[in-house]
Amino acid sequence: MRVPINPAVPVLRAVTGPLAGTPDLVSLADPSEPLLWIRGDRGCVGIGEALRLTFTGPNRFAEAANTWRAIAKNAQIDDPVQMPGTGLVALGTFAFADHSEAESVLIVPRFLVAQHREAAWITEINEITNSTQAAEAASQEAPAIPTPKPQNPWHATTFEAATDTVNQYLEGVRKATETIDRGEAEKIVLARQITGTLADDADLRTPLKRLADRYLDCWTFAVDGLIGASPETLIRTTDGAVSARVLAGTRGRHPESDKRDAQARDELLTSAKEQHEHAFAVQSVVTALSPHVNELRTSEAPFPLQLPNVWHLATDLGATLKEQSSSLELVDAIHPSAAIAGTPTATAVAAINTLEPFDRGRYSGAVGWIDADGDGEWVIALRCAQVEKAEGGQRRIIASAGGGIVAGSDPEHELGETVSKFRPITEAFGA
Ligand SMILES: C=C(O[C@H]1C=CC=C(C(=O)O)[C@@H]1O)C(=O)O
Repeated sequence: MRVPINPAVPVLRAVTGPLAGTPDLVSLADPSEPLLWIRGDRGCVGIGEALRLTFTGPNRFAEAANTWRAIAKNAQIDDPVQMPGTGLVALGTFAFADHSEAESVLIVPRFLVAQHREAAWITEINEITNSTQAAEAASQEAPAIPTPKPQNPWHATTFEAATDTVNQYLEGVRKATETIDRGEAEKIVLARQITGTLADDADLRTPLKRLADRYLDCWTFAVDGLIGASPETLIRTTDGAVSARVLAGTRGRHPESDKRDAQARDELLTSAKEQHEHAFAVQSVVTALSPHVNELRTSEAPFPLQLPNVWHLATDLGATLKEQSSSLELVDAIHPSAAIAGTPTATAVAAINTLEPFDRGRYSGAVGWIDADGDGEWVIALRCAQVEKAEGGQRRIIASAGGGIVAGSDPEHELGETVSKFRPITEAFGA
């Protein structure tokens, strides 16, 4: 048996083995507390919890990165597969704001079922508390796949936005454009919230399945009640390779007419205002990432990313890691990017604090996973909702969506854009 390197740090033992066939990951998730990360035929589902770490405040990313590094160093990992989602993995969600009331968490599941195309694996993770357990854990066979719980019937949720919150948002956009016109900022991203209620026994695998089936170019996630499907990759690191997808600039889709839809895409591609808004977002990621990487390259010009609800201007970034930074350390360097805060960052964050009458919680923070080598995938928590316990056997759902305000932004147009951005959530939780 190996002696723990640092007795103050929990010792986790992770054992990975192959699975026959490819399981339906969503169906394996816990119906009321799902832990899921999925895109097409890749992803993982966590079942149960081996360890939960919580963080708050301005140093939440750095503390999480350091704690995770220590846990990974102390861990006993038996992973012959070494694929994304095997071995020791934590899924996490981090608050947007430094002084948010929302907790940021890293959750290590008891079981992690991972799929990569046609192959699947299961990892069992135990916390080892004394030498006897270590010996027992070491002798365990590869775990069997847990049985999915039966599906509960789904009761549709309708979301509401109180009139005063819509008016506050419109007023916020006006004030943000005034700030920009005075030359104090170039871009400010403002958001608004809508809320709904859900029965306590609602099976959250229903909205997750809808998101995963519909938003194939997005990462569908569920971590600690934060559920959504985000198209924006904040950072992905694999064996020294780094990639990101920056989005900013949006038009609603027009499924009723191909011609109108193509027009919306072309307007987006040729609009100086949207290109300007997009450039700020790319620049913020390039600037933040540059000290940590070599050979940083971007797609030549922004391309149109087609999602079922919107068109986005998108830029893909690639690079190689310069030093041993973990994916969470890179998240710390990039967050908050101009895609969800603005330019310059400090002025935009101050404007968000003043103009948004709510705590964003985890919306527009980071959500993703990290493995024992520090590799992982983190997206910006967009197109999402936080599900939380409420009075009277119900749960409350708070969905958030926003957009970048630049010189010339029109409040009504921005409001319409948030309606399009809410669609993944309103449709997934709807009838
Ligand atoms: C802030 C959001 O989207 C960001 C990401 C893509 C496009 C955006 C835009 O066009 O404004 C936003 O920057 C959101 O979905 O709530």
